[in-house]
Amino acid sequence: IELKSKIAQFEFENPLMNASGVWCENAEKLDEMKNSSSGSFVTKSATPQLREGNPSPRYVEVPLGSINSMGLPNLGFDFYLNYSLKFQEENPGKINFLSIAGMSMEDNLEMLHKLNDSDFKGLTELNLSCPNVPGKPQIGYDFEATEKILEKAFEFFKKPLGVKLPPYFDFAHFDEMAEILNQFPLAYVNCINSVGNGLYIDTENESVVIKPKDGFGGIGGAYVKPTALANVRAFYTRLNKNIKIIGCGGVESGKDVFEHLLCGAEMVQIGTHLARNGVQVFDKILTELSEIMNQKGYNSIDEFRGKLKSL
Ligand SMILES: O=C(O)c1[nH]c(=O)[nH]c(=O)c1Cl
Repeated sequence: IELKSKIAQFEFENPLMNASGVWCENAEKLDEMKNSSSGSFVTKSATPQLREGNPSPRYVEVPLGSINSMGLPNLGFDFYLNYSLKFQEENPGKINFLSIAGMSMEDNLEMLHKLNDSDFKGLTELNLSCPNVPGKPQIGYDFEATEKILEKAFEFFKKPLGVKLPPYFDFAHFDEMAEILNQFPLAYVNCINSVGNGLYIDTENESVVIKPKDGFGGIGGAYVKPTALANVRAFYTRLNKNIKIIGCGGVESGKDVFEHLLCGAEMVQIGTHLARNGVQVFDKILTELSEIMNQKGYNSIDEFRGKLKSL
């Protein structure tokens, strides 16, 4: 059966990839991702310079998912650009996604200029939704700031660009965000980033479980699947069709992937479940997805993508 997905001029042999931030911070992890059976991979959101990030513990697995306040630890933009250039050189015709999360408009524009002027052939993901840098509100929750950075970016950036969005919870916000995004020739929109500033409590110790921000952190995993599916569906039904949707949130099985695809996702990312179990999750989930498609008599994803029925 056919598991192909397409974004911009690229075709991927299957819709699965990692979520930025998971299994992609350094060369060792990125090598495991590129050698896995995922359809593609994305690098950890980069800042212009290397960042240590927040004090540990800053990522904790909890029964129904994860909580994190990493604080954008990364090896710096040049590392991820060089890794990507080497990857495309060693794997002709293959490309990866490169994520950036500047701490300011200037940082983001600087990194976009470098990418534009480089030989990078892949897709760039502008992360508008990091919830864990103290004092930095998420751009994705500031509609004016979102419009401004996209206006500035598209004045010069000529390569495929996507945005990583936080979850929204109100139809007025879906409508307002979609109206902004539809103004720009985006390759894709990635929904969702972690559900920001949740709190997980260890009742034995009567304490929080992560050190930064008095224990407040982004929530991922099974907890967030209904919100992730809703955001994928909301933007799939509102954005013009050449802006694809990447679905991210709560994926642990082929069934979860099937749900994201029904909502309209073109690619589906795995974060918490990958962090917990490693890159063999891609083999497992591809097998499960294939079984579901066989049982339902689907030969390709296009036969059901986006076809979620209302009652
Ligand atoms: O704390 C982080 O590094 C982080 N953590 C997240 O859950 N989402 C993000 O986009 C980022 Cl940048």
